[in-house]
Amino acid sequence: MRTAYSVETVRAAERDLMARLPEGALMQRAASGLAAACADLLGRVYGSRVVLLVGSGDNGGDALYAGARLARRGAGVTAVLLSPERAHTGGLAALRRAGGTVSGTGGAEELIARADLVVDGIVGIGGKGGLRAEAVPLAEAAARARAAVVAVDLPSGVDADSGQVNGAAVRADLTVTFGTHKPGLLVDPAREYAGSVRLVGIGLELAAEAELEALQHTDVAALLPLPGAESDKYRRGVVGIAAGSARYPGAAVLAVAGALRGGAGAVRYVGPAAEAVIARFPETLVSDRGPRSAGRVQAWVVGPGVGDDAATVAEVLTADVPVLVDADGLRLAEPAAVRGRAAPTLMTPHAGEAAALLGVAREEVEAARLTSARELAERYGAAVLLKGSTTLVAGPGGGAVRVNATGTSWLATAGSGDVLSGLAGSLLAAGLRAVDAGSVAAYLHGLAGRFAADGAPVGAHDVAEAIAAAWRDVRD
Ligand SMILES: NC(=O)C1=CN([C@@H]2O[C@H](COP(=O)(O)OP(=O)(O)OC[C@H]3O[C@@H](n4cnc5c(N)ncnc54)[C@H](O)[C@@H]3O)[C@@H](O)[C@H]2O)[C@@H](O)CC1
Ligand SMILES: [K+]
Repeated sequence: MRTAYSVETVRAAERDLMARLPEGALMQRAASGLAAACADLLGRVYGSRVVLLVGSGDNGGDALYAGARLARRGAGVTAVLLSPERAHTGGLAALRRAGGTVSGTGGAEELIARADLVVDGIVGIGGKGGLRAEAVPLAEAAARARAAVVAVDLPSGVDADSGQVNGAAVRADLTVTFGTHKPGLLVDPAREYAGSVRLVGIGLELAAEAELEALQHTDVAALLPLPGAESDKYRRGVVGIAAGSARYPGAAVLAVAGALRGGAGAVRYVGPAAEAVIARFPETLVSDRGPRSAGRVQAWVVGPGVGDDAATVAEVLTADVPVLVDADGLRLAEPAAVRGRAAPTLMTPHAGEAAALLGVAREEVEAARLTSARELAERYGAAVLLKGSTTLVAGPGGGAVRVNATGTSWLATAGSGDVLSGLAGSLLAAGLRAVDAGSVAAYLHGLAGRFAADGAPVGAHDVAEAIAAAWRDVRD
């Protein structure tokens, strides 16, 4: 599991550790890891041109010490000081001793244009707000230049805790982060600015709960429901799908397509699209008598393509088994009916649907995805899966939010959400907790999207078909 901790937790762990170590030891660990990453990226250090963008805090100190290490290996290193009188004294002295040079911001853009590597040490976890005005032209010059850009700890200008980006920020090819990932490195929009992320251990002991957790292959493999020798279809769980309408039969077919690949032993479909569902998936149990009379299920999925059928949504919400609410269901569900449920609820909005539920503009949700997911989970007393390039899953009782990074922009295709709902509902029926069902489904779905797309456009049914390959890949 990859985890990310808040700045407050990182600071506390750093204080504990610093009290036990000689002065400056931690910064040397950071600088050594940073210099190694820069050297890897450069390939040949000797003779390369390196520009350090140095702010007024310890983030700049890391850059200066790493620059000194590169200068000792024969790189031509120039430090551009944004606040010359406040630059890290020890770091500056080390750089000078190693033969590095120092420049003000005048002329920095030309230096950047000629550089092989730009190291962004403007600001790290001590940053407040977006980049200050004097740093903006440097960030822009770095973005234009052919140089590789390495961010120290975080791309300067992004918010470490929330992943929000206010105004301009540095766009890095690689971020070298210390001690632990920071939430902003895993959540969009900030994640996009970080490039690939390399974690350098500096010995921090993080006792507190993580802000974010990102499942990896082994975590997902451990959560997948596997049939045992005693399993029959009922023990493996039956998932009920209340989806589709005369107008949108396809949503029903796609939700069933996802559900069939999610580990439940059987899929029961309830609604007006039974003919279309059976034609495509003859193994589905179908009923047109409404959710309550359809027979026992261990979890429901309600909403995809139901149009204005509020009665079905209300009926499903009274069930005493886990319910996944998606798409039209999110609009039609009475908030009080969701909050009043005793069994778990999993809501799966995209940013637009989440915005409607929160009563804010879509852009607000996109800019503050982590806060939005948490807020919705709290308001509804439900697990909330907020879809997007970095899908988030927040639990109703707070705690670490799951973040999924397997997604691909090819998944932004009609019907892809219906497949995800069916898949997650199937995992709920197989007995996974709501947060696990949501995050495992997002993981498999993202991977399936990658496999299906392989660099070309895909339809949602292709994604459903690739879920089995994703499942096998995870178990390998
Ligand atoms: N504390 C530690 O033990 C360690 C810290 N390390 C580094 O130290 C960093 C934190 O250092 P600091 O606490 O000094 O904080 P930073 O260096 O992140 O930033 C604080 C400084 O930047 C200025 N600043 C704040 N917001 C700004 C903005 N938007 N634009 C421009 N300047 C801004 C502040 O006036 C302050 O001088 C970490 O991100 C990491 O890079 C590493 O050396 C590892 C060890
Ligand atoms: K930085």
